Amino acid sequence: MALDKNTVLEALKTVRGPDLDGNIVDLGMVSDVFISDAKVYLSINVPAERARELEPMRQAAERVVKAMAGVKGALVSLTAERKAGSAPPPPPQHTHSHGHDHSHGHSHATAAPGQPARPAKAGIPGIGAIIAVASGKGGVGKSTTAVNLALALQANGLKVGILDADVYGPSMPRLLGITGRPQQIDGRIIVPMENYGLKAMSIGFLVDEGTAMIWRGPMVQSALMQMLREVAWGELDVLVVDMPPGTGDAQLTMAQQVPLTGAVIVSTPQDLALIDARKGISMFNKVEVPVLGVVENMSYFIAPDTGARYDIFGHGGARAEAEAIGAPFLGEVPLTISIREHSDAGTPIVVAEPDGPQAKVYREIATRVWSEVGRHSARQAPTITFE
Ligand SMILES: Nc1ncnc2c1ncn2[C@@H]1O[C@H](COP(=O)(O)OP(=O)(O)OP(=O)(O)O)[C@@H](O)[C@H]1O
Repeated sequence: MALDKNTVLEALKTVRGPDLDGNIVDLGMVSDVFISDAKVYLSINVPAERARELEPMRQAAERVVKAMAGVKGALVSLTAERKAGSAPPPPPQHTHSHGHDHSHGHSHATAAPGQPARPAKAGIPGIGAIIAVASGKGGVGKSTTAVNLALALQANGLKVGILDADVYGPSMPRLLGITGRPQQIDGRIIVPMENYGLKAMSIGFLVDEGTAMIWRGPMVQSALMQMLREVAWGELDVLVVDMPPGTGDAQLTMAQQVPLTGAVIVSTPQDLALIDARKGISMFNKVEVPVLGVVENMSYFIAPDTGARYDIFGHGGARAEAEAIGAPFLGEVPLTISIREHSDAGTPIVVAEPDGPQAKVYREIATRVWSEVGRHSARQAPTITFE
């Protein structure tokens, strides 16, 4: 029998629902089935408060799918979808069955009145800090900033990885000039790809370009969690996460699920982009992720022939905006042909022209980002004060 959605659903009918009542397919709990490269991705919708208890059901479903002929791998996750009009649920639980004993469930810490609540999220073993690079809207140069920031952090002496969470439009394969598929250890843990000393993971390495576009929310979350937690990142000082553009529900969930140390917001100087940047900042505020600062991209134009500078977009808006909302201003990146050309060629400017002025700009931004990370980590760490 050919492997397709229907055969998978047929097989899943052998998995009993909660309380041994019916099967998970007929109970309408299986949200969608996505098959790529003989790997099956699906999620089971459960009430948020029962996610932990229903872990054996998730494992059973994964076992059943893995046992099917022609299946190379399966990823089943539990999601708790929000019902219209109800209060937002805790972030969906994603747990593994693979024998590690660390729990990946997330829970919210309840805070005493007047104290900020910090979500208690399980960090990733071996990774010091996780920084999101985000933008309120598309096309402002978020991915370009993310990759050059990652390489600049590395140039500053840190061990760095980059995770392309822009699952709908993955750009890291192109930006880093990486082709081919990553290897898997024991058919499970994925070895990250690498170029310029930077470890990189992107859905673009796993599925063909364009395929990811049709994914539904729960699939995207499963894929993201797999790229985060089932990748042999090794020891990293920092993992830079290139977030999908925008501030919709998908982005919010992602910001909530990934154990972020902080977020860098990329904006262009135009008014509209700044309005969007503000939305980006409030999204991270909502999920209590510190905003490490704002980068103004395409801030001014440097003529390639004369080197003269032109402030074509009324530059400086992001600095003013950052100051107005109390977020650090991290720096301004000029609009330069070379940044675009190097991006297109898969040789980001920080490695292509390490002694050039743009690389210097990115390294300075990286220095500021890192010092903000230090400030926030220090604040989060338990401290003993003597009065
Ligand atoms: N400072 C810059 N100077 C010149 N070109 C730039 C600069 N920053 C980004 N670009 C170019 O602008 C385009 C959009 O950049 P990029 O893909 O990084 O944006 P994005 O915000 O991640 O977009 P998307 O929302 O589509 O993911 C690319 O062609 C990129 O090379």
